[in-house]
Amino acid sequence: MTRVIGLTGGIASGKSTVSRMLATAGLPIVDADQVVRTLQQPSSQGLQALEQAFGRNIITATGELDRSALGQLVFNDDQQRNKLNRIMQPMVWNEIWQEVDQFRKQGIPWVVLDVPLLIEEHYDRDCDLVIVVAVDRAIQRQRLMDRNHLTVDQAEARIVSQMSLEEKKRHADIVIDNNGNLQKLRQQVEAVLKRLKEQ
Ligand SMILES: CC(C)(COP(=O)(O)OP(=O)(O)OC[C@H]1O[C@@H](n2cnc3c(N)ncnc32)[C@H](O)[C@@H]1O)[C@@H](O)C(=O)NCCC(=O)NCCS
Ligand SMILES: Nc1ncnc2c1ncn2[C@@H]1O[C@H](COP(=O)(O)OP(=O)(O)OP(=O)(O)O)[C@@H](O)[C@H]1O
Repeated sequence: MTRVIGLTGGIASGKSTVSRMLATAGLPIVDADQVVRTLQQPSSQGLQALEQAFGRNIITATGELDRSALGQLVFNDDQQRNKLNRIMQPMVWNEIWQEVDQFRKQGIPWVVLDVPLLIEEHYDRDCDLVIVVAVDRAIQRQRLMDRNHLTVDQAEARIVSQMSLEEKKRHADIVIDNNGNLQKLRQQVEAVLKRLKEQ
């Protein structure tokens, strides 16, 4: 039987870093941000739907999605973000569960879903274990500014556009605290892996 681990957190809380550690330990990962990028490739149905909803301004001269332009629109406006979610989420949902089915057919024991909107879009209801990677707001803001070269205001807009980490933690079976350094993070991931082996 395949069991599904839902891995989530806030923007720049360290989800992908944890997911890479789990992948190194041999666990297969279904990465929602990757799935989204595939669904938004040039000429895809997804990108066409986005162009229809948001206009030519979100498409680059070479026919790709202008991620920065769409980001500006949706991270500053709840209505626009909801519109984006209603277009993308049904496709993302189908693709993610199809990938999980492939792993089920292969009899893989554990599969990790790395999904930013795991709780908001209710993927957690079909997970056997939910892990939330949490970080204090000031550290989250700083890491986001550093990684994406954003101003304080831009970083804050992205953070407040998401469900708060406090709320996400309430849905977690395991909370990983990523306020420390990478070594501290790795130790917690090791403890999770040990727990999985015991189950
Ligand atoms: C808005 C877009 C173009 C911004 O692209 P960009 O390259 O700047 O960011 P990237 O895709 O790497 O996402 C970075 C992070 O932003 C946050 N984020 C992305 N989409 C959303 C959203 N709809 N709501 C809240 N947070 C989001 C997540 O924490 C994600 O990990 C892009 O994120 C997108 O198309 N998002 C919609 C698809 C979606 O629902 N993604 C979440 C998958 S569950
Ligand atoms: N413990 C840590 N110490 C220092 N830097 C860290 C630590 N954990 C993560 N980072 C850095 O913080 C940034 C955010 O981490 P990561 O990309 O893993 O977050 P994420 O939750 O996947 O973000 P997103 O939701 O935006 O995809 C990255 O630049 C990463 O290298």
